Amino acid sequence: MKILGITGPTGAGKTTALNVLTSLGACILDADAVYHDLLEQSRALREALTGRFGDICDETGKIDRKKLGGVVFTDPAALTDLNGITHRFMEAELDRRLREAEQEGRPAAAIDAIALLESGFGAKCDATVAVVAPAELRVRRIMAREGIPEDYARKRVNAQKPESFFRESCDYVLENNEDDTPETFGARALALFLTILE
Ligand SMILES: CC(C)(COP(=O)(O)OP(=O)(O)OC[C@H]1O[C@@H](n2cnc3c(N)ncnc32)[C@H](O)[C@@H]1O)[C@@H](O)C(=O)NCCC(=O)NCCS
Ligand SMILES: Nc1ncnc2c1ncn2[C@@H]1O[C@H](COP(=O)(O)OP(=O)(O)OP(=O)(O)O)[C@@H](O)[C@H]1O
Repeated sequence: MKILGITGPTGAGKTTALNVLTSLGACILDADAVYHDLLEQSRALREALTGRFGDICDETGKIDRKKLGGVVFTDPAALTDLNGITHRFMEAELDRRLREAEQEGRPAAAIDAIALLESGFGAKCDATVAVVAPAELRVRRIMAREGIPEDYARKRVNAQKPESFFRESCDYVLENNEDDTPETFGARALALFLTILE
């Protein structure tokens, strides 16, 4: 089973690119979704987060990610601590899901993760792809996707590594620009993935 790693900043189009792989029977591992599942399932993860960040829960007792984001997206040291806590939980879960995909006989798997390279997940991949798009366009796209305020969208965008980091660190680059539609971008992504997987 070939493993692709997709990374790039928030709103660039990683999920949109990977949607085209589902028709090929590939297993898509979206690190955000894996993390959201773990937040629900793992008491140890929740305790590690509240142990470091204090009152980050909502009125129902669940971790309030926007409250936590408000802290870590304006404090690089806090973001480093968050990554130190979450990545070890996520690595174990991603490994488990990759083994499952292999046992199911999937032809390929793709890991979609903002921290693919820094976390070491990239070392599990046969090829890495950076998805990039202009920052202003990404701000608009994530505001529309999640209904978040502009201020929060900008904090998230500004907390992340610059586009040059992703361009220079990956094997391939996919651009998703102003004049693209999800369809034109998806078609370009499919062509690249087929070349990599052949
Ligand atoms: C930072 C948090 C509080 C933000 O929550 P929020 O609801 O705003 O975002 P959500 O979880 O839906 O993720 C959306 C996007 O935020 C960005 N993001 C998430 N975590 C991080 C991070 N550690 N560093 C930089 N950007 C991040 C990514 O672009 C991601 O695609 C939350 O994502 C979190 O606790 N992340 C830690 C786990 C992690 O590192 N996830 C990324 C997978 S490698
Ligand atoms: N070419 C495009 N034209 C219009 N909308 C697009 C285009 N590409 C992506 N989008 C939309 O922009 C939003 C962000 O795209 P997507 O979710 O694929 O990004 P992402 O890189 O996975 O983001 P994140 O890392 O924040 O999860 C989505 O709502 C998606 O439908």
